[in-house]
Amino acid sequence: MDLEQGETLLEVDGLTKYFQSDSGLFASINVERDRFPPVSFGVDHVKAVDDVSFEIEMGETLGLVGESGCGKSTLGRTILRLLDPTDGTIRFKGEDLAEMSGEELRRKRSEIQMIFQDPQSSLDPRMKVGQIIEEPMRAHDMFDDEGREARAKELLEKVGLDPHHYNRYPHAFSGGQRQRINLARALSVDPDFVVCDEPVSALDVSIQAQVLNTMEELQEEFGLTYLFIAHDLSVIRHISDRVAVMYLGHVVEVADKTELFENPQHPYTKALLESIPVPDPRENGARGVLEGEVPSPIDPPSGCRFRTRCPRLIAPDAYDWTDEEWAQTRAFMRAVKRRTFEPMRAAEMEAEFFGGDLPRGEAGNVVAEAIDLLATDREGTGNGDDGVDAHESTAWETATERLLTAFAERSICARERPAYEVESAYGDGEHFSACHLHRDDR
Ligand SMILES: Nc1ncnc2c1ncn2[C@@H]1O[C@H](COP(=O)(O)OP(=O)(O)OP(=O)(O)O)[C@@H](O)[C@H]1O
Repeated sequence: MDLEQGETLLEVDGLTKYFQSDSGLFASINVERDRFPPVSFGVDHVKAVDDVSFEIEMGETLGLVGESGCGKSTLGRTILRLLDPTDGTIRFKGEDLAEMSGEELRRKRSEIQMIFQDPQSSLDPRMKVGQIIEEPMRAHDMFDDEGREARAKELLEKVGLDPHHYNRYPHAFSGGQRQRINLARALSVDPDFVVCDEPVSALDVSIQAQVLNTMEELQEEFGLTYLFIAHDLSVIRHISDRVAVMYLGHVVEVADKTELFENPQHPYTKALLESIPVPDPRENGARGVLEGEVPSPIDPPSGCRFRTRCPRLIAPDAYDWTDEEWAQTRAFMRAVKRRTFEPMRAAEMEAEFFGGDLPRGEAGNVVAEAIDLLATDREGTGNGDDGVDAHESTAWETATERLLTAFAERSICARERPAYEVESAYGDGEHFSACHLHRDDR
């Protein structure tokens, strides 16, 4: 099936990939007396990609960005069916790759290729460059020996290498040149779609732009469509037409490149953009906007997965808040959770976090309980007591638990998974943002 530029080439819907966790077997042993056998072993799952949906148009480059471990590679590999999906569909030119197997899938693989980060290890050092490029053509029975050699040499030239190097071994080439060999190899079977997994991140910055430019030229010449995975926003900005941002197995924002960089809507995207190192030496410390650790993908947060690190967590409507009361409570909750302050007296805590006035009503009672647990002047916490550390540690945990259950867990961010279409400020492309801050814009 031949598609025109701009038609949907790939449509991923509800794509999910769970891995069995190594520790899972022993992590959850369930005992249920009224069942036989009464002991069952629950297996934990790493929810690497969880219910992801997006489309890629013929001829475009969709950049896929996110911190390490958020599931980008797993998503790329699952689309290529190098991994079996746990759930969801992968419609490529209208056919569902998720349903395919055996010979049918093998034949499809000539239309979809992948290039990886490390050109060093993906090229067999014992094979000459010509053989390397010809290998996929041989696997798909394309051309005869002469035809394959001619195509390999032509491709060497197209990717910016000397066709006379056909008989050389990979070690004779630099990192950038090796990635070009990889490109020639991927293109040898005339694919429509190439998944590029961090293809330039192992290269010197000066070489990166040259390889990216070649990839753009090849895209134009061969009508290629790219899914381009990278953690580096400047690379994503260079190559993408549209960008999808991933966090902990979910896609949290998708928009045209300019729209995403100039008008980011998701707090995670904003934090990522703000953490780009600033070249101005006076502007140090721009990093570190993303506080806290990425939670485990085995037991990710409910609702919005970013909520546990989100500076914009929405006030739970179970309480009657003013904006200021919620902002103060949220800041206090984060500080307690991260233990970012030294223990102090109750009145000092009230002054420092709440300007002396606790929130009104039930919310204020919860805050007062937490303050009471942590205050140095509460009953039973005498300075210098033996075991004070252990006691304090329990107090921090109890206070954190109390605040999180009363506030964070009752926020809409914890209760519902967000998905909103928002209006673009740049161009008329679609803009998806998985953040409940848009709930009133609808
Ligand atoms: N084969 C596997 N078995 C178990 N867990 C896995 C497996 N492969 C990946 N994971 C886990 O799935 C999650 C997503 O990993 P993935 O490699 O897709 O992320 P990524 O965004 O590509 O990160 P990076 O840029 O570091 O490669 C991680 O928590 C990872 O540890």
